[in-house]
Amino acid sequence: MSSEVENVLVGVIGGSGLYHLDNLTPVKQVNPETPWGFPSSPITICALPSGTYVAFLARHGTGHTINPSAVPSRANIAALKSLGVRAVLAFSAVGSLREDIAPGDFILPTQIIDRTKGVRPASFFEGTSVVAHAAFGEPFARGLVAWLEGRVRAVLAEEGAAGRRAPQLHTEKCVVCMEGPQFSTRAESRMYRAWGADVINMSVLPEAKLAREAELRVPHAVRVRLCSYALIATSTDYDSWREDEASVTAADVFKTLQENARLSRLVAARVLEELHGATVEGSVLKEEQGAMQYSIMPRSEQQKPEDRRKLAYILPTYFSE
Ligand SMILES: CSC[C@H]1O[C@H](OP(=O)(O)O)[C@H](O)[C@@H]1O
Ligand SMILES: Nc1ncnc2[nH]cnc12
Repeated sequence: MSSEVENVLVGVIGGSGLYHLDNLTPVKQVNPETPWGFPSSPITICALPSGTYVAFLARHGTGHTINPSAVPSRANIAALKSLGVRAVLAFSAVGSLREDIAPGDFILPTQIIDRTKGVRPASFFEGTSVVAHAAFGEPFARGLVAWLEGRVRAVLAEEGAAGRRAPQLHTEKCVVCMEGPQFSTRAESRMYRAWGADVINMSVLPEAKLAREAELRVPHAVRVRLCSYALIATSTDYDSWREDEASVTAADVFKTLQENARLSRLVAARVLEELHGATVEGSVLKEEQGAMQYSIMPRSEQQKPEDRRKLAYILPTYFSE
């Protein structure tokens, strides 16, 4: 990468409706070919008003041409890491499984239930001779989620102060990730509620697992200490569990999508500068450093050199010769 765009520490993954950010100056587009192929779309490197760079990637492509099961999540995470990204803010449109989470509300989930069907490549180690079992009990970066909470709440409160409906922020929630692309049946929707899920989407996995595996570990020279991934979810609908209401359609989702995207851009604009600063300091977001250290099975003669070279793309600390 040219030195012009070095030091891109924060990456944003935009979901449905969020195909660009506001108030940022596009500097250049990059499209790194990773060992897992190309990302969903070229990544836009943008400058914040201070001149700080951030990377933006549209999960479904800029024209929303990639369905959730086909999102190249390995390439997306690997490409962001190759730019130097240490913290990923991922945005997602979700259905609500709870009465109190209204369309338009924001959610910072802390747990995930996996209802994908095994058709998405979900590990960088898949197909290699190296075995690793990443810890995933806490699927999101707790420190980053806690850091975001007050800041997102403040942005939403300003909406109320401006005379608009102030969306609520919900924390400590569980997102269930389904395969799609069809929405859930009523029975499934009720089952997810019984399981304790609060919101539903089709995108948080394997993205969150891959972010954990990629560890986004820090070059020793830089005092940045995180590989952090958090999901900022915005509710668009009540899915299909409400007995007296029609079950969700794409048209329902679209009704709220634009307004949610507007507020998501506002949140991004508000937090990115400070988040960049926090990554440089290493003050807030420490927990993922070295997360994979004890997850990779010990080196053996049977591990193929080409596999180790491939994995060095995302985990150079462990796989560089
Ligand atoms: C457009 S409705 C379903 C679609 O929307 C969400 O996408 P994203 O998470 O990228 O915002 C959901 O996960 C589905 O992929
Ligand atoms: N009801 C729903 N189910 C799955 N993904 C969604 N994204 C937005 N609404 C959704």
